[in-house]
Amino acid sequence: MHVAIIGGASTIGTTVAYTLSGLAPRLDVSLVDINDGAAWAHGTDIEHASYHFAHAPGADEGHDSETAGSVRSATPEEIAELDPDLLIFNAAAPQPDDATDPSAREAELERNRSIVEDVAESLRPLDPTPLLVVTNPIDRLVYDFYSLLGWPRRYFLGYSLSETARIADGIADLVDAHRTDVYCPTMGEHGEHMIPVFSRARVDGEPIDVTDAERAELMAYVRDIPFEIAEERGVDETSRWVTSAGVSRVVRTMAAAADDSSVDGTGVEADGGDWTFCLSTPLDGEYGLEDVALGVPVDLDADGVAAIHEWDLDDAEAAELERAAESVQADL
Ligand SMILES: NC(=O)C1=CN([C@@H]2O[C@H](COP(=O)(O)OP(=O)(O)OC[C@H]3O[C@@H](n4cnc5c(N)ncnc54)[C@H](O)[C@@H]3O)[C@@H](O)[C@H]2O)C=CC1
Ligand SMILES: O=C([O-])CC(=O)C(=O)O
Repeated sequence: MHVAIIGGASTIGTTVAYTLSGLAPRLDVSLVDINDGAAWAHGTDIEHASYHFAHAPGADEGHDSETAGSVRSATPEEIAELDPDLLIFNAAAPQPDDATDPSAREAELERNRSIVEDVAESLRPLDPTPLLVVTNPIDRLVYDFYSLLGWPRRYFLGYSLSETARIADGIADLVDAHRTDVYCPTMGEHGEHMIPVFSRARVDGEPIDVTDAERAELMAYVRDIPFEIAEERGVDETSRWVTSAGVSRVVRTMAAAADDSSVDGTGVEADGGDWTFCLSTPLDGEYGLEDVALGVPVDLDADGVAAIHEWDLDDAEAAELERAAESVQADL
C-alpha cells in the first residue's frame, strides 16, 4: 500500500511517517510538499531510523528486506505519477503565534481553503482515492474536497480521533481506571461542537454514569487540552504525538482491510464492534443530515468508508449533532 502525505514536511506529516515506519514498515510512504528540500530531508532521516527499527529485539518481520517499504519525497506536481492508494492531507498555511485557543481551528478556514483548491487541482488526474483530511477545520475541508473532486463520498474522511484518546484520559481520572480500558466515542464537529457520546461510553466494557457537571468538566478538558499543549510548546508543535498515533491507527486499519481477503466490502470495525471509531465524512441522510460532513461511526475498507452506523443517540446528543451540522453548514 502506498500512502502519500500531502504537506509531508509538516509537524504532523513527518510524525505520521515516522510512526508508520516503526509500526507499519511494509507501507510505502511519500512525503509530498512544496518545501521539497525539507520533505527530502525528513524522508532520508526516517529511512535511516528504520535501520534501528529493523534490528531491535522483537522487531516485526515486516522490517526485513523482503517486505520493508520506503519513505520518499515528492513535489505536488508529481502526485499523479505516484499513483497512491491512500492520500493524507496535512498541508496548511503557517499559524499565527497566538493561535492557542479553541477558536484557532475555525480561524484556519480561509487560509487553508486556497491550499485545498490547489491540491484538488493536482488530484484531479487520479482515479478516486481515499483522502484522509487532518488539516483544520477538518469537517469543512472534507466537504470542500468532496465538492471540488466529485468522487463518491466514501473516499472522503476527516481525522478527529485524538478527542477519543483525550476523553478516555479524562474519564479514567474520574473513575480511577486505566485509559486503555475506557471507550467513549466522539461525534460531530472536530472543534467547539464535538460530542462525546456518553450513552455509549464503557469502562472495562460496562456502561458508566456521568453527571451533568462531570460531562461539562470532561468537555472542557477535551476542548482546551490541545491548546494548552500548543501554548506550552508553540503553535508549530501541535499535538503531534496523539495525532500521529491516531492517524496511523486509521491507516493501519485500512491497510489491514486491503490485506485481508476475508473483508468482503462490509469493511472492518476498528478493533471489534465495541470500539468502532468516528471519522468525519459527507452525510447523505444519515442522522437526518445532508450537505455536510461530520464525525460519525464508520467501518473502513481500503477505499475509505464501507459503512456508516446510525447509533441511537439520546435527545441531548441528537440535538448537539444538529447544532454541529448548522455550525459547519454556515461555512460551506
Ligand atoms: N485533525 C487533528 O486532530 C489535527 C489537525 N492539525 C492540523 O494539521 C494542520 C497541519 O499542522 P502542522 O503539521 O503543524 O503544519 P506545519 O505548519 O508544520 O506544516 C504545514 C506544511 O504544509 C506545506 N504546504 C503548504 N501548502 C502546500 C501545498 N499546496 N502542497 C503541499 N504542501 C503544502 C508546508 O510547506 C508545510 O510543510 C493544521 O491545519 C493543524 O491545525 C494538527 C493537529 C491535530
Ligand atoms: O488545532 C490544532 O492544532 C490541533 C487539533 O486539531 C487537535 O489536536 O485536536
